[in-house]
Amino acid sequence: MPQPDLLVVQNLSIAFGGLKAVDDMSLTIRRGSVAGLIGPNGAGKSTLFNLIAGYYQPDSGRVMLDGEDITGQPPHLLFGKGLLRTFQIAREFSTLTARENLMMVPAGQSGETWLGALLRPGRVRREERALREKADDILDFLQITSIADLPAGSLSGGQKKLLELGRTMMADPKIIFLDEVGAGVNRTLLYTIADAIRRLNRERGYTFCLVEHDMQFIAELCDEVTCMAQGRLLSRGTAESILSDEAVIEAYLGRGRAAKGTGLAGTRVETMP
Ligand SMILES: Nc1ncnc2c1ncn2[C@@H]1O[C@H](COP(=O)(O)OP(=O)(O)OP(=O)(O)O)[C@@H](O)[C@H]1O
Repeated sequence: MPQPDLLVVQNLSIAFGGLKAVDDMSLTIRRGSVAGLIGPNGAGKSTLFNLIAGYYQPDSGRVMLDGEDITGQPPHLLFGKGLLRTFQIAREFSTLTARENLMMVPAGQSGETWLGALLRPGRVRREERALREKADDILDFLQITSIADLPAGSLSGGQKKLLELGRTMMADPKIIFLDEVGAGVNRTLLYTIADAIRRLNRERGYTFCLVEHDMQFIAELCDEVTCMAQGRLLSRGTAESILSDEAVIEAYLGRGRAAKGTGLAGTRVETMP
């Protein structure tokens, strides 16, 4: 059955000084899919994420979410519309427990902000029990119930990543952008994170867009992969086709490597800009 596009990016561009970090980039993400965004270091992936998620204003182009033009809308508005980008847990939250970190996330898609919640402590108290149940359900889903009462600052890198994913779940997202969730994480934890993403996608219908240098992670999870290079679209297709695409391999590894049969599948590739 055809799935309607959830996110449509049309001809997005931004320049920093003379550098076109994102240059006429278009992208579509189908509802219920796990999309991958790859490209060598400095290709413009994070900048594209920042443009989509409202952290940067584009010089030109537009972004549509569920048919609505959301171009340049600030992150808190997009958060309310279910478009989320994970970030590392802020230092000021590191003394709070994992459960409290989840409960601090403002309610999704209601327009409520964390500041509003802080200004209405009575309402927060009334909602606290429901929030706690939701947080516990998420800890259970991610199989990290054992860390519920530990301060976030004491968690391992991988546990923090799962908690970050949990924080996005608290907001009932439509689409989650994950920037290098696998960076600095060992293989075992990477599988746990991949499993959580797969189950969230299949069991709860979440749509994901992943920026990742770990090609095994990309190959295992992604329905469709887009490769950027020098701010532009280089290639798009299934993970299998993209990871063996000559132009993609050369963008990562340099000229001549594709001809020698060096594929990207199963590798972690990072290049210097
Ligand atoms: N705020 C900024 N000011 C100036 N230049 C920037 C800024 N953000 C990104 N750039 C430049 O834009 C280009 C694209 O950077 P970006 O971080 O988007 O690449 P990336 O594909 O995410 O790379 P990586 O895989 O290394 O994270 C780079 O040349 C970078 O130096």
